[in-house]
Amino acid sequence: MAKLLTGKEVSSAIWENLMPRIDRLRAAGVAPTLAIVRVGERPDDLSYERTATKRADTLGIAVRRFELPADATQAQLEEVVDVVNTDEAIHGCLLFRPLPVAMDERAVCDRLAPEKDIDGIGSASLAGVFAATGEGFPPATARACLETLDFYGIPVAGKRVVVLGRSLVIGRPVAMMLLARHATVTLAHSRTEDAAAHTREADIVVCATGRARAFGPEYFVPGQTVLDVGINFDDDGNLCGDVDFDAVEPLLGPEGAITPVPRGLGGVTTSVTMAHVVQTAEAGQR
Ligand SMILES: Nc1nc(=O)c2c([nH]1)NC[C@@H]1CN(c3ccc(C(=O)N[C@@H](CCC(=O)O)C(=O)O)cc3)C=[N+]21
Repeated sequence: MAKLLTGKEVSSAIWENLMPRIDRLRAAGVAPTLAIVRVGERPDDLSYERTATKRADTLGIAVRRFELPADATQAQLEEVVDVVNTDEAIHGCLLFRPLPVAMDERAVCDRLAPEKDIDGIGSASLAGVFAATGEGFPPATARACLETLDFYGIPVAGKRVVVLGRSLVIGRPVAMMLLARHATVTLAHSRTEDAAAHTREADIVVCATGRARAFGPEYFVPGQTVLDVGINFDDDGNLCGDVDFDAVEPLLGPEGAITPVPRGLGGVTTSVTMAHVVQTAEAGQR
């Protein structure tokens, strides 16, 4: 019943913009190249890697994959980051998070050269997002949320937005980006009392907790826009979002809108990542 905000159309618009730019780079002898660094085999990392590799192939972006076992040491990972940093043929790096708990994630993220930080994981990139200076790249997923709202013509300025989840990967940066676009933003999280009372008052709800189908009908009212950032795998191994889609989608009504999982924000995230790689490759030419 609700409008489905599928990612494909948003992605297509991004590709249309990228294809001639990639052609120009290649004609100038530059092969835009993305490094993907993965530690272990988390299913959400593998899902992203599959989509990103396929997308890069069709667009003509080269991918260099660096894979480490789940029990790799921080020193081993830092060695890989150093290789990425010094290889001039690599334009951007996607380092999957979260890293194994034994690692100092902040230290690893900050080791990545800021000009190759196309997923906004380093402190310098995050500072750009939080201070809204326009410097550095925002996390691709956060930007995918805004690209999707813009593509479907859903207004943000002056609207009440509740973001569920306060991670540095998505919750906090997307909240800052929405704030920069003049939304009234509430960040709710695991310690929020009666989070559903907050979300029911919102125009837009961003679900970013990474808990499979955690948000049911009690969180929503008709007419809302729901962005489901979750990439979870349920007990049967099926990919699902943070929203209990089957129960929530009909409730939103004809004025409401929701991103599905899969085929929603995941694909847009991948396209945004490719756009960031092209941008750094172009910057290297100047
Ligand atoms: N630094 C960092 N940034 C991330 O953005 C990040 C990360 N680490 N770690 C892993 C999670 C997961 N993630 C996905 C993005 C797209 C799809 C995607 O496109 N999925 C397809 C489905 C593909 C399939 O069928 O497996 C879809 O939703 O339609 C999946 C997963 C980004 N993450």
